[in-house]
Formats: sequence, structure tokens, C-alpha cells
Amino acid sequence: MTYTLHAAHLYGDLMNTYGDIGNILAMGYYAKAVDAKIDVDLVSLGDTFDPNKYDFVLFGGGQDYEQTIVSKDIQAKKAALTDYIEDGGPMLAICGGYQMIGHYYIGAQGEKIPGIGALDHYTLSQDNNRFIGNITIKNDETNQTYYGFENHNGTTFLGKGERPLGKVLQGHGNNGKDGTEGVIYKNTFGSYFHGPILARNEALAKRILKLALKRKYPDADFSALDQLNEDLTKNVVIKP
Ligand SMILES: NC(=O)CC[C@H](N)C(=O)O
Repeated sequence: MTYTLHAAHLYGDLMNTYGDIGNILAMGYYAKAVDAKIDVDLVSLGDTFDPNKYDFVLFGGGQDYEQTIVSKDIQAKKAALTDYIEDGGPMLAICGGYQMIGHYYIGAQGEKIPGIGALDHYTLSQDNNRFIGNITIKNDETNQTYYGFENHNGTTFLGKGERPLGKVLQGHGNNGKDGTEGVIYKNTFGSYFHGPILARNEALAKRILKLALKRKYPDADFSALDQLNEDLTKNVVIKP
């Protein structure tokens, strides 16, 4: 392989709901088309996160209990992760991971679980309710439609410098109120979509992959990734 990306799977042993690791596998699948591969390190409790080593970070979802453990450990990685994000490092944060890169998440029992506040959103709790089911959103910048499955207690509200990943067409999204889903901040993407999101949405997988490749190899030609194979009509949304 001509090109190699180094990916960090952040707390992949604790936060990997519905096989969120599939997001890296999907990127690796498309990477082959441009002679690239992705090497993955698990970066977990007690490990150091080196912002200069990684070209992509995946931070998956998890249960409230695991999030309380991660919340304590991640404070030691806060500065390095914030540097990585601010420097335009590509990241995909799903559900619990998305909550933890913001200020805090109020868990289902009312406990405050601090995040790292690298992004300006915060997440509240619902009273005896979860948002569960299929979800469809539209990203206005690209006109692309993304499909996924959400299962969360948290209701997230975006803050300064954050724009949504998409507008909700079906399902609940960030908070069930303002019609937004997920976040984009610099090259960091957050979403409540499991599925995994990149396995189900080729266009987004290629967009994030290309960002990572171009950042590391600015002079190489990755235009082969602009070609989409997916037939979006295949994404049949099953109503609950
Ligand atoms: N699927 C998840 O990652 C869930 C995140 C969090 N525990 C919540 O319920 O909102």
C-alpha cells in the first residue's frame, strides 16, 4: 500500500456500541480504492493520546456506566484531544463519544458526567424516555441524505461554532426539538447514528476518508474517492 493512515480507536474496549468499530472498517474498505490502508491503535484507560501520531480518531458510543469511567480518564487526555481537534484532525464521535467531546452529559440517573468541552455542546437527560429507532437526515451543504439507527437518553444542544451534521427528516436527532442531528466542527463529526454510520453511508465515509488522506498527503490525487457507488434507494427505512 502506498498510503497509511494511523487511527486511534478511543476507549474502543469500553465504548463500541452496535459495533461502532465498523466505521473504521468501512473507511478501510474505501481506502483500498486509492491504495491506502488504516492501522488502528486502541487508546484507552491510562494510555497517552499523541495528537501528532494520529490521522483519524473514532470515539464510539457507550452505556452511562462506561461513560462515568471514561469521563474520569479522559480529563488527562483533554489537552491533547483538544489540540488535535483544533488543528483540524479528523474525528468521528458517535452517541456517548459525541456527548463526551462536549461539556457534559446528564445521565439517566441525573448524574453529571463531565466531558472535555473541546466542542461547545452539552447534553441533558430525558425523564424515563429514550430516543430509539431509525433516523434519516439531510446534509444541506452536500445535499446528501444519511441513514442510521439512534438509541439515546441524552438530548444534545449545539453551541458556538457548531453546525449540525444534518436536518432530521425522520426520527429524533440531537434533542427531538430543534430538528438538528449531530455536529460538524472543523474536521470533527459527531452523530447519534449507529449502523455504523459510515458502513451505511458511503458518501460520508469517503468525505471523512478524503479529509484524512488529504491532510496527511496534500499533494496526492484521491479523486477516485469522489465517485459514489451507492444506490441510495437501497437504504430502505423500516418504520417502527
Ligand atoms: N448509544 C449510546 O452511546 C448512548 C449514550 C448515552 N449513554 C445515552 O443513553 O444517551
